[in-house]
Amino acid sequence: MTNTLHYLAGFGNQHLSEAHPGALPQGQNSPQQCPLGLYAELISGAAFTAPRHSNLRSWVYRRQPSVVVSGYAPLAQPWLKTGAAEGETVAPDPLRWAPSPLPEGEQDFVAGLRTLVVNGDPDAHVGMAAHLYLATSSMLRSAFVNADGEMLIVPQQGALRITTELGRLDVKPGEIALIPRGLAFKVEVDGPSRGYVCENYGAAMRLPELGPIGSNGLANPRDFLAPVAWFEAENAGRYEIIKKFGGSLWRAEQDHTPFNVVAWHGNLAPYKYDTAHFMTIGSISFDHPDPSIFTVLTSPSDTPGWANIDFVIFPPRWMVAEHSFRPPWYHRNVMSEFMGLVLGQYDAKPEGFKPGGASLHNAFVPHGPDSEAFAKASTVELAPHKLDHTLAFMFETRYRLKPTAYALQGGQLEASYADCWRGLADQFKP
Ligand SMILES: O=C(O)Cc1cc(O)ccc1O
Ligand SMILES: [Fe+2]
Repeated sequence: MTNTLHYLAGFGNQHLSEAHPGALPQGQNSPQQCPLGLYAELISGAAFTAPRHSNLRSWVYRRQPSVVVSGYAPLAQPWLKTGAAEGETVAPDPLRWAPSPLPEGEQDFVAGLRTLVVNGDPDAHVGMAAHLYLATSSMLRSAFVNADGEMLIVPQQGALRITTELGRLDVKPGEIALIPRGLAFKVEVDGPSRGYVCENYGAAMRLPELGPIGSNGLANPRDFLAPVAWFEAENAGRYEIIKKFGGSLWRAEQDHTPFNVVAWHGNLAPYKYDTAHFMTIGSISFDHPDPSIFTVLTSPSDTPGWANIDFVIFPPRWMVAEHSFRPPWYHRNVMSEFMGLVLGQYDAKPEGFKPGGASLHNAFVPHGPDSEAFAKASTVELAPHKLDHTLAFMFETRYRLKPTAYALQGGQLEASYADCWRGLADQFKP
């Protein structure tokens, strides 16, 4: 992973890129014969008739079309779960998981996926799953295609090189990657690597509306980077294609690389984004605003404002609110909240929530700062204060999240999480 990659800037742009000059047809998408003996293939991420603002498709020009592949056979991956049907029934208690240790032996990104929570149904294009990945080895001649959902990858430890059909992305902790549903990709690691994945069965992630914020701010489109076209030099030779399709994994072989796209154009593209570019907005007067001000990307549902998923970050920022309790308030919401921590401390749980850990506060499950955070924030002198060296995030969804059997029995569930609020004694002084 030594060579520096080049990118195309701009979320949702109509990009175009050639890895070999002249590979892109001019003036049309599907000429009788494509330049350089390439095959044209269309990959669509939205119905053909979806409104223009949400239509997604790219044309790829490749050495062989992706239809040249053997038949698929089932592949076991017992820790990868899909949709509400594969979740467990649990009491409405808050749940938290300690960081999962990385395995001693070799385990690649796909084998290392561990589903923690699920909702919805990919066949209905509704809902999501939150997975951890625990990877110690690279996918070499193996590619993954997820027909069930888009993959939002949030590295927590270790840099990843993600090779996709449209080119390569280098992604390190603090950055995120977004891989469109149905696009082949593989993940190479640089050492033991851990992180989170939001698998989105619903509408593709887009930038949130900005309303009164105006035309700039939060995640700016130019900071999303798509890859330039790239094809694998070692074309011939056995390649494994692993497809997630209808909640199961399937495996096929082909005698050439699927990373054989010499040129492409369109607006269906993978992206990387560095969260350091997020223009954070907060209170410069008093009170703690709703966390929706930290939305990076959103997958809308069919009801305006009720997201299938909001991807929200809690990045380094100044806290300046006067005469205010600055951490999150105590709350119970109709939306369900899965949280992770990439680095540092989260202000509502400075000690108990560890980088690589996770928490689930489901619909109407009360939560908020632990006793220690409450005591501190209620009495601290309110000078301007920089919350630094921190990055927490939330996958927030309108559909209740169900933990998997692995999440409940895999060993990282904290038995006494709710004790962190036990110290909130009655202080009523009439
Ligand atoms: O519960 C949490 O920690 C996430 C969160 C943060 C915040 O600032 C306001 C509401 C909220 O759910
Ligand atoms: Fe919350």
